[in-house]
Amino acid sequence: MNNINAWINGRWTIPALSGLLILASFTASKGYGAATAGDLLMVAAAIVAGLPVVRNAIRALAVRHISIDLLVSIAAIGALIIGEYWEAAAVTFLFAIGHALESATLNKTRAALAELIAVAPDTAIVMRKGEQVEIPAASVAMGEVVLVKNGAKVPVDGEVIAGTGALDEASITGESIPVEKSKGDHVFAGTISRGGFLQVLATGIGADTTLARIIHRVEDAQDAKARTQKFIDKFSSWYTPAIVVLALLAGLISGSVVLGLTLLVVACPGALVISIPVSIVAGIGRSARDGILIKGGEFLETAAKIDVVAVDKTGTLTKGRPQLTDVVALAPGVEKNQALAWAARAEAGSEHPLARPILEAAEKAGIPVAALPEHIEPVIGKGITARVDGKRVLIGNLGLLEQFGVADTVGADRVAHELATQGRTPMIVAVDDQVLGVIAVADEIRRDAAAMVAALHKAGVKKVVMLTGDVKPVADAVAAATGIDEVHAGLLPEDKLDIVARLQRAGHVVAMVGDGVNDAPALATADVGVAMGAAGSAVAVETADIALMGDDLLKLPEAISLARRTLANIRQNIVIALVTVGLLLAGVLMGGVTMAAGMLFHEGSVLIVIANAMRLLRRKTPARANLPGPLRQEIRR
Ligand SMILES: Nc1ncnc2c1ncn2[C@@H]1O[C@H](COP(=O)(O)OP(=O)(O)OP(=O)(O)O)[C@@H](O)[C@H]1O
Ligand SMILES: [Zn+2]
Repeated sequence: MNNINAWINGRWTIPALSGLLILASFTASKGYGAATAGDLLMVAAAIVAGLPVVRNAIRALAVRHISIDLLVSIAAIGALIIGEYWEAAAVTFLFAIGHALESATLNKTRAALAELIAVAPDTAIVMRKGEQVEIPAASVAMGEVVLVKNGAKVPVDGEVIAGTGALDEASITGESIPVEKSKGDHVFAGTISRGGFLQVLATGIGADTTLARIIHRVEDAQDAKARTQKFIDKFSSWYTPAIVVLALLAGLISGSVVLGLTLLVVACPGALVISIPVSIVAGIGRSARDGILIKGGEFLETAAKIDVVAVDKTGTLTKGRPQLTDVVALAPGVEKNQALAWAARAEAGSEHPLARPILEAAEKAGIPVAALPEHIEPVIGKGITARVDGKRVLIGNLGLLEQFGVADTVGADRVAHELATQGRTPMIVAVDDQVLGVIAVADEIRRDAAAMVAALHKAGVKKVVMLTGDVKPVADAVAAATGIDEVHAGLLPEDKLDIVARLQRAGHVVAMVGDGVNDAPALATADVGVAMGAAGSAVAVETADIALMGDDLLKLPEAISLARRTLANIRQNIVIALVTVGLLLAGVLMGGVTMAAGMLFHEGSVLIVIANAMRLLRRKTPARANLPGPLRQEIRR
């Protein structure tokens, strides 16, 4: 019974019913003197298939929108009035079939979304009163402990509190090589255990998981109308009336109503109207499956035009885990460990990535850094100032010393410069008005950084620019190792913004890749703001124009290539649509194309456009496949 109901409401009901009536009409006409019965059946076929079209046309008119359905309605009703029953039935029948096929194939371009929803977990095993209970994934509470066994899906976002295991995170990052997880690591709902056993503390449930946010974004993208889409809307608002006038004129001049009605049918811009949305939906769906989240059609189009990519250094080109390399004591009578101790006690209150290696080194040297400084203040882009044991401690670059009027009497500037030319980031330590020494750290360059720059160039990006707050020699060393085209060093956050704005004024479409608060203004100014390793950050997923879920730098060139292919796909679709309409119009005016044939070709062009867009869904070999084997392994880790 349910099946019958589904069929009655299904997309194939109307075409099937109308088709049967047409067949019956043909059989009836063969009988003697049954011509009227045949005609009646044909009219019935036209009405069955035509009523929904007329209803849609009227609905659209009510909101002052002239739709394709209106053209088809006028043509079919006109054909009925002049007694061309077969033409009326054929046009509406073919239109109905076309629509059924359209919605069936369109559903395929939405398959990416369906696939994402399919990875959503159904059940969870939680510990309740010391016992394992299986419950629906949706009823896990925040703070509950979930067990993830081999082969099971992780039901929530959370933190591993015990056990070890490997998770396939492909549904989030697009990378299917399992990632090892142990105590303290974050895990995501929708990822799959490939071994081991994990106890996970639920920190994100239901709609508050990374997977839910990805699904939400892709859904939004499907509704969003891109700029070119608005152009099409504007286009049809004058195109449709123009066609009605043309058909009227042609009918009046030739004296043939059929000719006028046929013109209406073949001029339907059906393929044109869907040419943009299908490609965008396919492109965004494809990229979501690869762990690339694009905010909407508009950003897909902008991404296709990117010709300058600006990147931040720490954490993007480098691993973002600097290690201490040098401690140079400069003031007379000061030991290395004393300089390190003052620095560590000041940095104990800092969140900056440069603070961690100093604290770790102090701990290793047996320097106690238990207490927080009495007071600490970051000086953005320069360093920090802190109060320790009643003394003012400065740690940072030369600009910091200048700002606080501390004279460099011990040659710290020269030492800092020397360290910097070796690719190490120097930080000068001063207590009260005395410079004690210089501490340096070095960060390892990511193995895939050079490959990313090369792949960006290959994807058509003219210039890759580094924007960093670090000193010039360090920046130059990283640039030389990665093939960066242009270096801007020693920047404050507002300088980063200025450079992005300057590049835009010079006519470039700029993408900015960054992390951290420092980069936020530049990210917002850039045409496309890109967040890396966004899976763990709800804010990044919500705010970035392009969020790369994993930590794979090569996803950026991949995203740009995909955007370019999508834009090319849209252009092909528009050409297919316009050429079909042009040829059919010529065919009708020169004679030979009937109303039914016109509709057949019209629907054919719609299906070709959809099929073309679906090519985007096919998986392209990722840029990574071109790398030598060992490097490929390295990146996957
Ligand atoms: N907590 C700190 N301790 C010591 N020095 C610091 C600290 N914070 C900033 N500095 C100094 O200020 C400079 C710029 O720091 P900033 O955080 O602005 O870098 P950034 O712009 O994020 O650089 P990158 O592009 O490498 O990420 C650093 O290179 C360092 O010399
Ligand atoms: Zn930074």
